[in-house]
Amino acid sequence: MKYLKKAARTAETDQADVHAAVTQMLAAIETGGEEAARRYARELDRWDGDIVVSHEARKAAAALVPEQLKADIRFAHDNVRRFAEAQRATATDIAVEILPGLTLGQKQIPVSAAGCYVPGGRYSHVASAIMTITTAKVAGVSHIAACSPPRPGVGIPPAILYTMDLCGADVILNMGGVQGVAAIANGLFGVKKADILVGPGNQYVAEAKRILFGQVGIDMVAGPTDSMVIADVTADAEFVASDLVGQAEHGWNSPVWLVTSDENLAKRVMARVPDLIEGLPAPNRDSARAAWADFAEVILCDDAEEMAAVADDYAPEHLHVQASDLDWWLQRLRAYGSLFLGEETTVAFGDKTSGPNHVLPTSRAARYTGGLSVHKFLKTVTWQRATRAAARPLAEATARISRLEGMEGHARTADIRLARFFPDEVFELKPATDES
Ligand SMILES: NC(=O)c1ccc[n+]([C@@H]2O[C@H](COP(=O)([O-])OP(=O)(O)OC[C@H]3O[C@@H](n4cnc5c(N)ncnc54)[C@H](O)[C@@H]3O)[C@@H](O)[C@H]2O)c1
Ligand SMILES: [Zn+2]
Repeated sequence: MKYLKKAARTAETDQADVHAAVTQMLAAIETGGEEAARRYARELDRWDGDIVVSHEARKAAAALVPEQLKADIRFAHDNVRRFAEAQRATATDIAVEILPGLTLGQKQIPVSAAGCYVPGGRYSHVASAIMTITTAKVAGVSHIAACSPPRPGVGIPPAILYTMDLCGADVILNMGGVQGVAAIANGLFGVKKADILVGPGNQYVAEAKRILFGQVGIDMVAGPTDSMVIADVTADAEFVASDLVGQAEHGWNSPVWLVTSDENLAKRVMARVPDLIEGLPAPNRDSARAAWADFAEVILCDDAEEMAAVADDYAPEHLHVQASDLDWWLQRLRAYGSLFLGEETTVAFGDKTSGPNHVLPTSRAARYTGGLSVHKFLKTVTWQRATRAAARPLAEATARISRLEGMEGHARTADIRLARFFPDEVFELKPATDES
């Protein structure tokens, strides 16, 4: 393997500054409540209007969204909902009799209250509203709060508001950033205190979620979005170049990587990318230009197996294979947030409309987790019950193990059951001395 282009930098941020600022804001909102949250909305987003979006405002927003766009949003919502429903069906309750009379079970219980952050600073993330709220709804969450940064004088843009309402948000807050997240975590403005906070956001939002984790659940700690294309000799250079540029527009520090076994293709793509970037409107062009200059990589490999190994090591958030034998890739690849097979689909389809979630692990987190799904809103809990006959061997072993551990109180909860259930019998309930 050989780098035809190597990243000049790795994703770094002014993490210490962000941590200090967010810690201070969270503390101020915890003590100052709604007033403190409103103050940040004024200072950071120049918003002094209603925080809770009224029923009338929801209806008024819907009237402002063009019919074709509404149809497109409903199409995306249907795909995301139906995929989430299919996933929900795989999370099942079980009950198994693993010994005669000993029944063990698992249940899937949705969290009661979820908060969905919909980013809105730079782009209008309609799709993020679909991905988070719909998934919580399908999981069976009974109270869903959503928040997004208000535009000065407007509030949450109509298309995002329409989408939040369509997907089933119970409460919507005109509030973004740390103050939005904190309002939902602390149960301000009539929101039911969240059990889990989900959704992408900028570094302030991500840091707020990271700090609040423990007090509430979170979906994942998210960094800048990243994407990899794997391309062999069968790939179309124009598709590949356009896919790399498309994902580089996310931000100045969003890495895109091309892994290929065809040097000729690599050269054509590298020659084409700068033109495509220059053709984008500003400021998207500036983001893509910076991301390509500093973070992008082009890696030349000998064969498919070596390309797969590079992908497993990078564990990209989005992984797009434009190569022959797609079934081989599907079974071989081990680390990605979401996989795109073939040139007929593309990462933007997954970002916006096709159905699998776009809230995904970044910065190599795909080594240990997948993205947002109904499973993140479900608690897999367990239960057990036993007959008296089944309790007998459990109590005997429990008593002896507890005593070995020095936990006499535990042992006696077993002793008392043996004494009651089997009064005529004598049990040896001390561990043999040579074991202790
Ligand atoms: N991985 C994914 O699935 C995915 C999907 C969509 C978006 N995203 C990410 O979401 C992010 C969106 O970022 P954004 O900034 O456009 O919108 P955002 O909604 O995340 O952030 C805007 C908020 O940031 C706060 N803020 C701005 N400057 C601040 C400061 N100096 N101190 C404290 N708070 C401040 C403001 O209150 C504002 O409401 C991007 O990083 C994008 O990559 C990720
Ligand atoms: Zn994208």
